[in-house]
Amino acid sequence: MESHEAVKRPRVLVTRQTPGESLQRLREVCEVEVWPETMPPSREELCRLVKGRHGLLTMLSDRIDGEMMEIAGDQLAVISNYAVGFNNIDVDAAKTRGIAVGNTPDVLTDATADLAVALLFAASRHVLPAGNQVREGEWKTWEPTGWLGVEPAGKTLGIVGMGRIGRATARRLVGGWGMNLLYTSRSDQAEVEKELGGRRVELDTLLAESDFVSVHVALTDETRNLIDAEAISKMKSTSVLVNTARGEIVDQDALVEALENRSIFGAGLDVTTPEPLSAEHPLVKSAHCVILPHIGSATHTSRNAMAEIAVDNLIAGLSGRPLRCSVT
Ligand SMILES: NC(=O)c1ccc[n+]([C@@H]2O[C@H](COP(=O)([O-])OP(=O)(O)OC[C@H]3O[C@@H](n4cnc5c(N)ncnc54)[C@H](O)[C@@H]3O)[C@@H](O)[C@H]2O)c1
Ligand SMILES: O=C(O)[C@H](O)CO
Repeated sequence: MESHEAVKRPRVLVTRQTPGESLQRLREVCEVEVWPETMPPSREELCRLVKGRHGLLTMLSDRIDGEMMEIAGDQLAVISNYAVGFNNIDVDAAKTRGIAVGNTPDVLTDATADLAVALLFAASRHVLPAGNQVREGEWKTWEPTGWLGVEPAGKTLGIVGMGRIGRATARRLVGGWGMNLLYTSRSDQAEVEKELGGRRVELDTLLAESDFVSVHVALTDETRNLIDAEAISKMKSTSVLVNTARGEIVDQDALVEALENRSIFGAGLDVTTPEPLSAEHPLVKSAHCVILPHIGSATHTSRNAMAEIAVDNLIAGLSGRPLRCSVT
């Protein structure tokens, strides 16, 4: 039986075309099949495609659970996710089978933090509905009471999950707009506090005291629905919620209700449940919510760099070496 030891021309599946030239490096050492469609393979198609592969280069939309690993076979040595988040992969199941799992941290931190800030401003200043008024020919006059928004300067920013992107977002808003910082974290972040000031607090305190709340925790069983109805009810009526992490962290029904009742001012989301969210969904229809199609890392620089790391991870895993960025 073929097992994890290095084979001459390993068989690799790449579940979507990635930008840049990095797949060329993979082709030099592997037999590579790239899923050619824009839409991801269905579960059924993926089950068929993974069979007999030594390595998988996967997207966040591919659910790679124990069953999928079983179907792939004992030779599967490495799963390289083209994302920093890896909630789509059952990491415990991979560990049990001795399969290495990699992700693409750091290189997308600035792009994603930039987008969190963009969403914060878009939701605070009605950027999309006001812009649509112009596009639709409905702009009648300058109005003293039209499109009134809220301002971040000197207000309190609450970062839920002070990891890489949380810190980069805080850096922009504390440094640029003089915001005061509160954050949640599983441990004190002395370095962050030295750089940016700020205070680690319980989530309830953060929600009650922040004017802008930006979510940056990884999606885990612990953080699923972290921002639920009770959490949202603690937020100020003038506050803005931003989520660039994962849709499942925020209870969307509760958010719809809060926006309809005007119990918070607005929301900016780069991630939803499901993705894509139907155009009929009340959050998409809400004038108080800005939704983007999960584009946090979508810059040439970030996506190219992610591809390089994903390929490095895959090649390392196939030859039994430690991954450049490992989550196992
Ligand atoms: N919108 C996008 O395109 C996009 C781009 C990149 C990352 N992301 C998402 O952002 C997430 C964060 O990325 P990162 O690079 O900052 O990761 P990271 O690991 O540096 O940060 C996550 C932080 O969350 C903290 N955390 C986890 N569980 C927690 C809990 N229960 N309470 C408080 N803190 C908790 C971790 O300790 C860590 O500090 C990713 O997991 C991914 O889901 C989205
Ligand atoms: O987790 C990630 O990396 C993002 O969601 C996509 O870049």
